[in-house]
Amino acid sequence: MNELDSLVESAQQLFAQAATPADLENAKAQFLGKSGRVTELMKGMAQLSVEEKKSRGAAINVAKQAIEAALTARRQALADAELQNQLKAEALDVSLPGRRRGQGGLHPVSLTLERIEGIFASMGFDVADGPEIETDWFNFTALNTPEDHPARSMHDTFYVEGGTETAPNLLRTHTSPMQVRYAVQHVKKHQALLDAGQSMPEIRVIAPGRTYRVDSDATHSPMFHQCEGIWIGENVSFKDLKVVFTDFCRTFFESDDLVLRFRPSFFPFTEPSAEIDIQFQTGPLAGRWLEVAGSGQVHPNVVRNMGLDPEKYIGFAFGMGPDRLTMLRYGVNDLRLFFDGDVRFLSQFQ
Ligand SMILES: CNC(=O)COc1cccc(Nc2cc(Cl)ccn2)c1
Repeated sequence: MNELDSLVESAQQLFAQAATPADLENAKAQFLGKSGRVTELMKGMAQLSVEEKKSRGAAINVAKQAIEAALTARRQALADAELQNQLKAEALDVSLPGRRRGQGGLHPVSLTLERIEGIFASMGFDVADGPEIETDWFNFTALNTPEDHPARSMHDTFYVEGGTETAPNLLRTHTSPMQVRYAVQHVKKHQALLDAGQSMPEIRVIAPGRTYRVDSDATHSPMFHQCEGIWIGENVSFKDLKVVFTDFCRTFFESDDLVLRFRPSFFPFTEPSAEIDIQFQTGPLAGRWLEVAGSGQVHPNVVRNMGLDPEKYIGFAFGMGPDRLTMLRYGVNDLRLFFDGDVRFLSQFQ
């Protein structure tokens, strides 16, 4: 075999060993580059005669074309191999079943709010909704809260820009303002009856919703939920509160032997006031007194601010924390879990 044939053969072997396009380019340079072996041969023709140059040049050219052909073939082979690897890596098995989207569900606190609303609706209570940004008057003054009461301070209440004495200027700290709005509307609606000295339909309403206080730890969140209720008429007493609230708790907690305790307390908007504790007789919480609500007889000033005569109209009110009830019902011990938006936690309540 002559020198040119073995040159072509060694180029073919080197190209065949090139595993990547970069290796192939290096191998190509050894033959066809500026200092490649083919280029050297062409330079070596300088001192030949014109006749010898013609035949030598033609022979070298044949070898060069053979090397280029081998180079092109190897390039194509590498490209094909790369494409096959890509197709294998990105292969999609279309026969697989489609990826199902998760089944959505209600937030545990929403489940609790719906449950509370259903129970009180079954006892003839209406459900009121209203603004979360409130005025001083509805959130504090109408509820007999003194001007210098600490609850009004910026340490406890979120105030918003641009408010005035009558325009909304704070985030409501409880849902009581909704109760007052509802009662004022109710009285207006039945003013003719009242003016004629007749009885108006009783006010029986709950007001669930978001409330805001400047507070944050394992059992307090700046945004939390509250559900309040009032029942006002000509002859509504503390006894009615005990019956209604006992019935509510036993239904909500699905526990017929649950016991209630009313503990004297103070709120500006009720007199007398009482905290309500419950005690389970069975289960993991049996025997412990658990505070679930505040309550009391609606203060005469509040009845008056609703547009009613406190000598004639009387009733009770209560306020409970649905977040806390949810924690009790499901055994959750950190309130913040409800508001972190972690689907792993929330999906347990579907
Ligand atoms: C979690 N809530 C608590 O500890 C305390 O809530 C309470 C207690 C007593 C009464 C009320 N609401 C109320 C509403 C009106 Cl319109 C008039 C009088 N009172 C809320």
